[in-house]
Amino acid sequence: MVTLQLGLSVPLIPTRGASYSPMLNAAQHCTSIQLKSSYLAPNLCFFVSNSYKPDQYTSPSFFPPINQSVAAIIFGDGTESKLNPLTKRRSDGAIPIAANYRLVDIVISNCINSNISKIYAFTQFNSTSLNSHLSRAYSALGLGREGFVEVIAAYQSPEDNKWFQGSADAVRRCLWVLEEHPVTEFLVLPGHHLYKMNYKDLIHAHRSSGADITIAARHADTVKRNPGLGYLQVSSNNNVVAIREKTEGGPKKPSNESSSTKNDMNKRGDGEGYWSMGIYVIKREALVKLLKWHMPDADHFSTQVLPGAINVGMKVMAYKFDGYWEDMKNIEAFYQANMDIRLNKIPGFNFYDKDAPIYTLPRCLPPSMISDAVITESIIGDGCIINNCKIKNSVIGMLSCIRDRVVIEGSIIMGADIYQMEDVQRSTGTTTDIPIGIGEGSYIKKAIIDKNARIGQNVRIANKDNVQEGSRDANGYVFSGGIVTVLRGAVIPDNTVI
Ligand SMILES: Nc1ncnc2c1ncn2[C@@H]1O[C@H](COP(=O)(O)OP(=O)(O)O[C@H]2O[C@H](CO)[C@@H](O)[C@H](O)[C@H]2O)[C@@H](O)[C@H]1O
Repeated sequence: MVTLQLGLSVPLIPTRGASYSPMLNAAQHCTSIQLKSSYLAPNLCFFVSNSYKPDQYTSPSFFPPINQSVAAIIFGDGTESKLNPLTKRRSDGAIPIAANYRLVDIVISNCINSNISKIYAFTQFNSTSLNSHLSRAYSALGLGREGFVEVIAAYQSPEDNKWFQGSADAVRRCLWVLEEHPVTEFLVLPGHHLYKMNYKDLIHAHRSSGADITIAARHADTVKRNPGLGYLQVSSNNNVVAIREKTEGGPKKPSNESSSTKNDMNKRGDGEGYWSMGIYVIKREALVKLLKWHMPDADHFSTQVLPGAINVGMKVMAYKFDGYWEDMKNIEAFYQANMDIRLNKIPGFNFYDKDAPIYTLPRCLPPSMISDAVITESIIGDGCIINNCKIKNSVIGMLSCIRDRVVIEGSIIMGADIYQMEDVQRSTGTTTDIPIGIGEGSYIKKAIIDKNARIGQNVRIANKDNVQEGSRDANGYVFSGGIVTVLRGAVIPDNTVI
């Protein structure tokens, strides 16, 4: 019996010219599906051209062409992660999202889709998983003759025997690497944001205005107030006249924050307020001058180098962006982004866009196998084994194993690194006998189950006491904003109630 009413869409991209090897790997998107003994076809591996479709950029500001003249600098992660406990063992960019991907795939795909194929990824904290994903997914051969994703892992040397002290320190100490290619601009990007942007528009605006630095920004009215964001004061001709960032060691808030900063500025006639997206393009000479001559001791771009550029008289402009953008400011934002992706209803952003596909590591997994399950409004990653169960409003990551009589609602199951095809013998009765996946008869609601977790039989995870914040690390889970996150590799014994 197969009853289908689903929006299952897989992007079809013709092969043209040079090809990228990273895999287009859209998860199966199910509006409603009931399957008995069926397979979902695995995501096919499509190869796409780097000769991006013809566009409007024929003006002089696009000579030399963007793929030769712009290199991206992606920041993998610094010390502070807002996504703990998902970042206990990995950096933000390596967090699984939308069943088949890692967060960093989004920004790298934006680069590839904008014809930017020289990509430097700076990594430092908890970087093992990110380094491994980047080097396996985006091999140099796949990005055309001159393209690459080069991982620049933090290092110590006889001259510099400290770790990178911040984003600016990292770039300064690696200028010798960045200067190997004679690009005219660097595009600086955080590696964990969820958005789709054609960076050509940003670069076009930057070149047209003759700016030294152009910062992508959102109007203050369009983003919920967030003290973690940098505040830009922007004049009517888009000049950034002041930047107020978090101060080192202090709170992450604009220095003159009041209940309505924007209104205060308007009263003073100083221009309008925008939030910085932490995404900016900077002229190569400006970057070198700022880091080597003007601020040789600055460690951070956000609090020191960008405000300092205005102080030394450089032209800093704002590029207004009003598309979907989520900077993953906390676990709730991450959870909500997954829920929105699941519905495939984010305006201007989805994983099924043939003109701007999302790439990831080609894993060659078998199709997901589903027996007698009822699945609604959910996405299912590759290689899952889903038995007689009910799944509603959820994201089920790669290689998930969901056993009989399980009910999952509004949850993110991140999946596993390995299959445990046969249930481990449970004769000894110790908790370590619990296999990876979700055990028979368990119920999971509004939770994030990190990779390789072992949920026993008849477990109930539904935040019964409505705890908002709290760490139960020793027991393998944490509450954040009322969402239960079960830690990577945690073992939750049979009959546990959370
Ligand atoms: N040595 C290192 N190696 C690798 N990565 C490193 C690193 N040091 C720092 N990073 C990473 O670089 C990125 C940028 O760091 P920033 O300190 O500028 O800040 P943040 O992301 O808080 O805010 C920024 O982004 C928000 C939007 O989210 C803006 O509003 C704000 O103005 C802007 O400063 C972060 O992802 C950080 O983890």
